[in-house]
Parts: sequence; C-alpha cells; structure tokens
Amino acid sequence: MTNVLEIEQLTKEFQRDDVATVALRGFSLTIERGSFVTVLGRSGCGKSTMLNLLSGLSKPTAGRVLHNGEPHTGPTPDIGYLTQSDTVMPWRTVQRNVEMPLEIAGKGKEERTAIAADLIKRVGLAGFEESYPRELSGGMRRRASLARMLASGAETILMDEPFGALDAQLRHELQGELLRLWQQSQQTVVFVTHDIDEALLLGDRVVVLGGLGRILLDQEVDIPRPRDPDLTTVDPRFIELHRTLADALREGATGITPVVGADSQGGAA
Ligand SMILES: Nc1ncnc2c1ncn2[C@@H]1O[C@H](COP(=O)(O)OP(=O)(O)OP(=O)(O)O)[C@@H](O)[C@H]1O
Repeated sequence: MTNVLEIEQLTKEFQRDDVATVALRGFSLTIERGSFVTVLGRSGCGKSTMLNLLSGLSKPTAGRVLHNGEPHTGPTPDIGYLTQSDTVMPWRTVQRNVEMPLEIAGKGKEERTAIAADLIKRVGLAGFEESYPRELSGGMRRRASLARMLASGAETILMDEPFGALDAQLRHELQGELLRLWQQSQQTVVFVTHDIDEALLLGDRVVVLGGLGRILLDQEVDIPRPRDPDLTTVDPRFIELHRTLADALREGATGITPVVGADSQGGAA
C-alpha cells in the first residue's frame, strides 16, 4: 500500500505578543491509502491542532505535510475536514447544505438530489431535508455537517470527534454507516476521538498521543470486521487492546499542558 499522507516533523507554535505556546512538537506519521486511522488522546494533547495542519487550514511553524507525495500548501478539495464545530450554512436547508459540495463540483440537479438524499438517510435525517439548521438539535446539525462533508467525495477525510455529542445508540448507528461508506470507497480516514472503544471499533490502527502530540503508541487493531459494539466488554482481544490503550493514555497523562513561554524552544516550562 502507498502512503497518502506523510507528516514530517510538524511543530506548531501559537504566538501572541511575546508569548509563544507550543501545541505540537516534532510530530511525524505516515498514513496508508485506504486505511482507517483513529487518533486517541486526552483533551489538550494537540489532536485538533494536528488535524488543522493536515487539512491545510493552518500552517506549521516547522515541518511539512505531503498529500499524495506533494507538499500541501493550503486547503484542497481532495481533503475533507469535519471540524469540532458545525459547518452547515444557516441559510440553507439540510438538503441544500448537503448538495453544496456537489454544486461546487458541477454535478447536475438530478444527481445532486439523489446523492444528497441517500447521505441524509444514512445519517438518520430523512424527513428533515427541508429543515433549516436552526430547527435542528445540536446532534442533528452535526449529522448534517457529516453528510455534507461525505458528499464532497474527498479522497482523504479528517474527522474531529464527530460523534462525541451523540447518544450511544445513534453513535453506534453512525459508526456503522461511516464504516460502510468507507468500505465501499477507496477513502482514507483520520478520525480523532477521546473514546477508547470508538477507536478500537473503527480503526485499522490506533495512534495514541500524549502531550505536544508525542506518539505514545501506534497499535494495529487485529480484530476482524465487522466489529460488534456489544463485544467490546466481552471479547478477550477487545479487552486486551482496551487495556493496552488505556495504559498508554495513562502514561501520557503527564505533560499534556502545552509549553508556554517567551522562548518555547527550550523544553517543558
Ligand atoms: N489558537 C491557539 N492559540 C493558542 N493556543 C492554542 C491555540 N489552539 C490550541 N492551542 C493550545 O494547544 C493545545 C492543544 O490544543 P488542541 O485543540 O489541539 O487539543 P486537542 O487534543 O484537540 O483537545 P480537545 O480534545 O479538548 O479538543 C491546547 O492546550 C491549547 O492551549
């Protein structure tokens, strides 16, 4: 398999006045085409900062990201990004929100309508096609954002805790739909989560991050698919991997705080 993303020594430092905050330091990772990689880490360890850099929305202080072998210099339609905040347009209905990337891609009305209707159904929003975002719950807006991002058909998808705010039942349904869509496509997914079970249910591989994006563990998930969410607490391999990931997270709990200082290059403050 070839690598779709090559992340080389990424460092991100935020500067305000004389104070620099380091959120990510020397982060390197390669991601194979067509794989599903989950990134697990505690709050503040730099996961969103890393996704922002991979998407091209944010520029690194040092290091670079190669997408299909090319250094990427800004956002590109080849990379879809579902951020933590809602990205739906308040003035468009759900249907017209989901159709938006298809409009941009120049698809005809009939094709747009069909693709959007299918995705809206898959994310459990059938019947809400003509609703505006203000008429939806937070979780429904999140699902509309997800459908819109999937409609873009981007070859690489970045997702920042997309199901965190949903109830357990809906989360399992959407995890299943996402896996079905991924298995039918050649897409590569980088999926950030706090949740160990979610990381294990979805990932071919789980990358556990500690403070400043330090990689604590890069674990292959050798559990055959489909993986049953009801087995996470009974299947011996699930339990074993869960323990391994929990141990890694615990080990990395120190040093989550970003480095802040006038000169941030010198190590932990
Ligand atoms: N724009 C910014 N300016 C200054 N510091 C920032 C900025 N964005 C992030 N940081 C710092 O970088 C650290 C990492 O933030 P980031 O949002 O990447 O963490 P995270 O792992 O995604 O957290 P969470 O799981 O809570 O979303 C944070 O502790 C924060 O202090």
